[in-house]
Amino acid sequence: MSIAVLGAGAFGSALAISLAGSGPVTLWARDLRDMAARRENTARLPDCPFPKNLTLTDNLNDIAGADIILLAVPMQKLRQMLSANTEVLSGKHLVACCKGIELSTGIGPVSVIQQEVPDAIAAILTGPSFAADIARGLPTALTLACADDAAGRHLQQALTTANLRLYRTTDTIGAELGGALKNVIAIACGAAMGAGLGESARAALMTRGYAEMQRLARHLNANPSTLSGLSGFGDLTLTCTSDQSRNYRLGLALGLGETFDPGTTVEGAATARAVYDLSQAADLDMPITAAVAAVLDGRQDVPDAMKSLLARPLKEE
Ligand SMILES: NC(=O)C1=CN([C@@H]2O[C@H](COP(=O)(O)OP(=O)(O)OC[C@H]3O[C@@H](n4cnc5c(N)ncnc54)[C@H](O)[C@@H]3O)[C@@H](O)[C@H]2O)C=CC1
Ligand SMILES: O=C(CO)COP(=O)(O)O
Repeated sequence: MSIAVLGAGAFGSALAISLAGSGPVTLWARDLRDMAARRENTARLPDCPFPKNLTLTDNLNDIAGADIILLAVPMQKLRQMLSANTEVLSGKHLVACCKGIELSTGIGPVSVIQQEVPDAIAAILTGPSFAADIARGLPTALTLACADDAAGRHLQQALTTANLRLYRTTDTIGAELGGALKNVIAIACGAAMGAGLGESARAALMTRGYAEMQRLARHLNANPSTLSGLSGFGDLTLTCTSDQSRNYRLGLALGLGETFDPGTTVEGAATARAVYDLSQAADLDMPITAAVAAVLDGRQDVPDAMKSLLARPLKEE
């Protein structure tokens, strides 16, 4: 069995470093820059040297022999990356490592894989984990979701390491939704904290945001217990409470009225818009997601968005 990682950003580099502790790993980057010479991804994951077992390449043919391929590119880039490389990817175990909902279609990464590479076995690896923590070998637990239980067991064994413990589920929709939606709620929490609205407001947004996550999950026939696991509740907790999170930091900047580097990968921004569209089409009540989409599009500022949330009709919890 051999493992490759496609996409050498912060997360792809971290996963490759971690997995190289157990065996050879090939990390493919479309642009190697100075990574090969420095044996480190200084731009996205500084101070985390590549171990000997990690082979770096910009030639996709070098991963042709891999049985398991982790896809660590941003959600909105996934389809394009798959469609450009279907020949190499066909028949493999393809594990999405991105979090989000595709803006143009309203579907998650597992469904995108199934559409673009139908003869691959599609899975997703998701849950609370910052790239730097994984690369440094800090203890982390994630969800591995694969509809084919036997393939899921194979992936769980192959991708678990001494410090990276994987739990398994066949509920790919639930796992996709948890990772995608928590980023939207993290933007809301960051915005509330940036605007000085306080810790109590953040706790309210996390809790009511979680209710929105469950509402959409029920509508899409996901298992509610998946949402209460690592990929949902676990990642919501991490992302809404840490300024290591880029989604949370974008929210902070919005709340403070500051600018934010547009080159930073912030998955919750496109996902907020995609989920808002889904909620409108399905007539689902998702007010926090709607508020985040409105603030991102400049239709509301943060204090007005909070006022609108507080002024909603009273209801049962
Ligand atoms: N950074 C983190 O702590 C974590 C990130 N993730 C997820 O991992 C995914 C990737 O995020 P990061 O690695 O952090 O982002 P990043 O911004 O550090 O890196 C993204 C990488 O994707 C590459 N890329 C973009 N389009 C591409 C294409 N068409 N073909 C090949 N490569 C392409 C870029 O060159 C860049 O190296 C996101 O969905 C994110 O939510 C998940 C858990 C933790
Ligand atoms: O998904 C993550 C933590 O689980 C990383 O969060 P950010 O993408 O907000 O940095």
